[in-house]
Amino acid sequence: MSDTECSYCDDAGLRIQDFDAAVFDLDGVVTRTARVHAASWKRLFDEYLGRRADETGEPFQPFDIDKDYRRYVDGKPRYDGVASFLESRGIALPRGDPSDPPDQETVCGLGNRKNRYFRDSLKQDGVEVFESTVALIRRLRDRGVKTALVSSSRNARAVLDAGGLADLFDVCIDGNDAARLGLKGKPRPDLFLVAAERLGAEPDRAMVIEDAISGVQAGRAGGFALVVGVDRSSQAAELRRSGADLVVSDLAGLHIRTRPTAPCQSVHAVPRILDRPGEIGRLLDGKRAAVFLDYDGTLTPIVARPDEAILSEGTRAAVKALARRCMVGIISGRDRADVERLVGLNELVYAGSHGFDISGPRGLKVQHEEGAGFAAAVREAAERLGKVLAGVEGALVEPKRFAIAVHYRQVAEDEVPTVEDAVDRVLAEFADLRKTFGKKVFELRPRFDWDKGKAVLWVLEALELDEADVVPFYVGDDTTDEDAFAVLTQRGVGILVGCPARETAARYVLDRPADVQRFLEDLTTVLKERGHV
Ligand SMILES: O=P(O)(O)OC[C@H]1O[C@H](O[C@H]2O[C@H](CO)[C@@H](O)[C@H](O)[C@H]2O)[C@H](O)[C@@H](O)[C@@H]1O
Repeated sequence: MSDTECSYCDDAGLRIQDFDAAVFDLDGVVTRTARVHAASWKRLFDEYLGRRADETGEPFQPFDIDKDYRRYVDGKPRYDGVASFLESRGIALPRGDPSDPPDQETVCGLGNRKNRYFRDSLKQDGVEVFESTVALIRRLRDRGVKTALVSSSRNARAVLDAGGLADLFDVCIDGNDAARLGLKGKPRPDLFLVAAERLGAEPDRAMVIEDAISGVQAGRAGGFALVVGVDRSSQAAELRRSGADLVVSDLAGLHIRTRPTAPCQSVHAVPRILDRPGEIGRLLDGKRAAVFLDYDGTLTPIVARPDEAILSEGTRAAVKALARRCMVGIISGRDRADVERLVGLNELVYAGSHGFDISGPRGLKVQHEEGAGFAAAVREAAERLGKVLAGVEGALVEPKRFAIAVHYRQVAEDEVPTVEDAVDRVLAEFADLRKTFGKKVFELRPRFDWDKGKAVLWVLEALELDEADVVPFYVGDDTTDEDAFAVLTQRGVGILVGCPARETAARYVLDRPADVQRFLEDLTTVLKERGHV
């Protein structure tokens, strides 16, 4: 893959307008009920096996949650789970009938006793909820996406009530519905399809969120537009193999763009501004300019390590000359102090951490810290990442005030998934942060609706450049720069550097950072000719 390509679309490219509905599995996605189930099974079988050992003199071998729960019981209908585990211990009991009382020594009787223990524990201890999932469901609902809960469990409604979650879903399909309607369980897609139908959504406009292999298979088999696998137990590869389009270790890691996106076109259809003599003058049309520049990949070529991205004297001189004629702002993913030092021109406005941290020269009175409330989470997450990635050769953690970059440019290709897994694990601990992607870099940024585009608009307003006689230019190369191109489609000029294989909202391209310097010089000449000082 070349440096100008990006294997990921920022935020995985998910757009809210592509979905009418989202269907969530319960256990392991919305609630951590597996633990309550596992503890109830253990209580049932340890009691039963203990009594059997006393009666028969056989050695007592307790129920092992790690081994027995996963292998014989997890995900299966209740009575099948009992039968499967008993068979593994060579115990044969009559099946009995679902109406058997909980003290009857039949498969159904034991299953009913486990259910009593489960319900008791729900009442007594409540249920543990994944707050990041709840936050995602609320965000989706706020934006008009309908939500359904699908579970094979007959206890699903009791679990929702215990967690105070019932009003998060328009529709709930549980084990009782499945039995009543004769629906086949996962991996067959029946439950999901009925849920989508009841929400009035076509599967190709709906997403499925699942943590179980069989659930992911069901989502895929149902033809859903997106199947998200939630990896709670180190089975990311298997979830992907089973059909998950995306795997996250926690739904805090799933970001769905909620803004309408600007009209985009393939980068190959976008003209080179330098190929059009006189274009800059025509764009200005007698107006003033305000120029925003990204740093890495725009003012400097992409290099092996961030500390090697040194601004050339030629480009610095071009930026300096332009700043005498109009406002120039540097809008970077880097830490603000870092990019200020690298550019080294006091007269500019600087926005660091992707626009979360903005400051300008005293005379310009620009100071804005949109990310301030997230500083502690960012600091802690950076420390954790430093520790968990210490052993991965080439991985580089770059802490910033309001974001963290984890670089894998120097990491062996087969070790990159290890880096991403570590990032996902740390991310799962910080509900306030979200993951984004750039050129061979994963970034953790505040989970807050702010980006380079919003930073550009904020600076224009703060400097009273938000006027009809000002043409804002934005020059950038990365996916995070698309937010700035998007806000300028109607009122300014976005210029993309390089030819990444993606769609862009930019109006022009420049092939490389050297062309950026030429563009800045040409723009300065036009402003000078027109007497802008
Ligand atoms: O918004 P930018 O100014 O373009 O910053 C984006 C990220 O740039 C830096 O990383 C990138 O450039 C490095 C040096 O060329 C390269 O080694 C790395 O692979 C690129 O991702 C910077 O280190 C990050 O903090 C910025 O977020």
